[in-house]
Amino acid sequence: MIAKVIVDVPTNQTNRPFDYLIPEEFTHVIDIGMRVIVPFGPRKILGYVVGFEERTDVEKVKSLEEVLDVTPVLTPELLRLGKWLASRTLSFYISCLQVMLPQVLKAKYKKEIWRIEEHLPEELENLFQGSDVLTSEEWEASSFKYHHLKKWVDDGYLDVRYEVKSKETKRKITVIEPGADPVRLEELIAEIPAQAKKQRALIDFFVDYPDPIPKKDLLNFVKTTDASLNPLLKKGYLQSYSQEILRDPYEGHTFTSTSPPPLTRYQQQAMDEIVGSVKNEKPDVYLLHGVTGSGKTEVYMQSIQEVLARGEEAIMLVPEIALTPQMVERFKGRFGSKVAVLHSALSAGEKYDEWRKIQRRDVQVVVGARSAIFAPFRNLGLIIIDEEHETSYKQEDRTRYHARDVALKRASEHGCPVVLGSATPSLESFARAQKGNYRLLELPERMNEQAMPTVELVDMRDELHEGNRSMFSQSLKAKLEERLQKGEQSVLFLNRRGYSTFVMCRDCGHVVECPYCDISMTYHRNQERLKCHYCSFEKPMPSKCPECESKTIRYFGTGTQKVEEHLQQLIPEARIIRMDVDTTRRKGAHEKLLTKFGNNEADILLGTQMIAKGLDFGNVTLVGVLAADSLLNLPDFRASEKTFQLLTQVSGRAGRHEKEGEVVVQTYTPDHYSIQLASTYDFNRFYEEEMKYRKMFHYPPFYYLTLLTVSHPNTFQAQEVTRKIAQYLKQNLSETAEVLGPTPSPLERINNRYRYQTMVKYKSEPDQQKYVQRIMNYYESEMKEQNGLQIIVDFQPYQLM
Ligand SMILES: Nc1ncnc2c1ncn2[C@@H]1O[C@H](COP(=O)(O)OP(=O)(O)OP(=O)(O)O)[C@@H](O)[C@H]1O
Ligand SMILES: [Zn+2]
Ligand SMILES: [Zn+2]
Repeated sequence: MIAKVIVDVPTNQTNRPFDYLIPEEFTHVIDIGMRVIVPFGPRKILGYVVGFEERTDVEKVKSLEEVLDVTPVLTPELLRLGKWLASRTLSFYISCLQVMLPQVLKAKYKKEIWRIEEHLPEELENLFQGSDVLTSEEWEASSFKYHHLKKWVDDGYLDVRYEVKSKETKRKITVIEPGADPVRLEELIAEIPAQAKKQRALIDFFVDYPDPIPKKDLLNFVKTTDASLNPLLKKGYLQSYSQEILRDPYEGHTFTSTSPPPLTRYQQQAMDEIVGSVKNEKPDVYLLHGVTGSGKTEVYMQSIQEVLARGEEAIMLVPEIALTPQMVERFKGRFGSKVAVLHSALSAGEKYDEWRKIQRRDVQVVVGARSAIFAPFRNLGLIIIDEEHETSYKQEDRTRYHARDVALKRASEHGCPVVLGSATPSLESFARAQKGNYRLLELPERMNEQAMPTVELVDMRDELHEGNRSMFSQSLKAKLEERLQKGEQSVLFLNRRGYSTFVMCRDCGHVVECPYCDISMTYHRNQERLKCHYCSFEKPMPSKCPECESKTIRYFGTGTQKVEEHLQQLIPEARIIRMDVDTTRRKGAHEKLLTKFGNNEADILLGTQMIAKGLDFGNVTLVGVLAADSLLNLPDFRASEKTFQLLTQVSGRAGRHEKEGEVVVQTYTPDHYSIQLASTYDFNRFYEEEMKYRKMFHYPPFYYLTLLTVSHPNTFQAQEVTRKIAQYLKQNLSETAEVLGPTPSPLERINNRYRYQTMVKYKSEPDQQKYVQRIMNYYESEMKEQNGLQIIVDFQPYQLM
């Protein structure tokens, strides 16, 4: 019997299964979807079993070394999904399998330097000191370099071997229980000398509670130590074993359990449709369009409950940024231990444990960010994507998949429905709903018949003319003070992009840019340093202008920290909580700040994108948006759509319960349609307006896009390769496809690599994948060179930089 194995070597030549003999000892345990260690050239590497085959000509076939898993880590469905993903994104099969698994399951390699000759040259012998093997760390610590190593390997003294080290870590605890001997515990006690009180107490404990108990708890309870316990274990009166436990990231946390409230008429209609959907090969896709605060989350939860009652499982995706403690609270409160939570704030070990709960069927629901779409459930009854318009559902590096596409694929495998929910659906999804491909479900009203908050647009140019140079308009200031008096709360939102701090010379206007990237460097006040956010280059803040030597070089723009200072000066009595990357870096900080705000220990919550979504606080009656247009100026055809979505989301944080809400939007372009229409919550008009523009300029959803980005240290090379690629595509694609470029990318240089791009706009190009693959194959050897050519293909791109 032969195992077909996909090996962890992402290249074109190795993008197929390799054959390995299965040693006798593994024949009964090995299964499809398990990880194995296989010899590959000089190395031992990780692979995934994707099939078995009878073969007779096996003389030259190597045996696999080891089977790593007891239960498969990938289900047959996920293996098929990986294959599909590989062809859609033009990625290697191995990369697509790896993307579905938690980090800890992907092997880490240990490099070792082995002696293969008994007598080594003296200098080497000094290093090895009689041993046979050195770790790569020991080697690096020596004075020898790579070329020495290479020479000694060529001369036959040394060999370099890779040992695979599984990173998988399980947490184990020791559990104690009464011994196997069926003697009554009371009789055992009698045998223990009376002065050994603690030993007696330990046995006595089990008289009342004969169940196994963690050792730590037992010792704690009896108030004793190993010294008393060990003799009992030795005699066999008690016995111990170790048990794997899954870390619970929410350990020590109590969630108030909630029961489902009766649904409103609209909610009920939506839910009836969703759970009434019949198993179907072509899955029913619902677009749940509900204004902010209309109770979408409640519809999700009750639909999931229904699905669980049928013995099926559910995946609920939320954007990372919306996976706030509040959201977790709601799901844990409703589903308790039936739910696993997956998001980036968990440690690798915690993520692995949450994933294992899914794999072991300990849970039936997962709430998580993008990659939770790969949860290894076997009987999916529902997939929900909340805030479906969020571009973070598209993975932007390596395997460029969109979670929505994966959801539809998995749904068709399981025959279950998909719900896409949003207050501001993406144009792509809304267009599909208009065409009837998706079914549109609407929640047009807020809970409690609460009106949408009124929006005031403040033209910041007028403020300037009136002599107000502050970043807070008169109106916003007055309204903030009013809230303070009434004991109500406010949320202030600033878009991070618009508020980066750059350094400029006041005399000559010189802006300090990264020497390797075409981007201004960001000032970090705490360390008095400048950093490049693209390549991480950093340097000290200059004391004079590198151009004109003037000393008036200073930082401009506004960080959240600076806004906070201004605000504090403006309203000294305000209690402010600032939420940005700096204040939420530490684990649990995010949650602490929100709890504090929820307990009314602050008047104003000031923050970036991370406060725009999901927050549901009844006492928030004012939302302020400091610079609404900062997104509009991005070189992105979705700029208007993103602005509309963000403004709607942020505004939606006000007046969600009984108290009425109000919104102040500060802008320099109050007449822009996306700002105007967001201020009246007119999604349908926005959709119409934006669709005209998309149609005119041949953008999605009227056309599909493919973006090829070429980068090279040499600008001419980058341009030339892009030109050839564009030409090749023009010759081969159909006449209706438009091939644009080569043009320099919006970010022309990153990390000293020059970047050019070509964009394809098309309606239908069934062979496109094939042509792009040919391009990649053609340039493969050039792309292998260190610091050489790089080509990135992005089908349906969301980041155009
Ligand atoms: N049927 C119901 N009965 C009573 N309260 C409800 C009901 N449905 C939802 N709510 C409450 O109304 C508020 C808003 O609901 P929810 O957060 O589900 O809306 P949403 O549409 O998901 O909001 P957003 O998209 O703005 O985050 C919440 O406090 C929620 O607990
Ligand atoms: Zn200058
Ligand atoms: Zn840089």
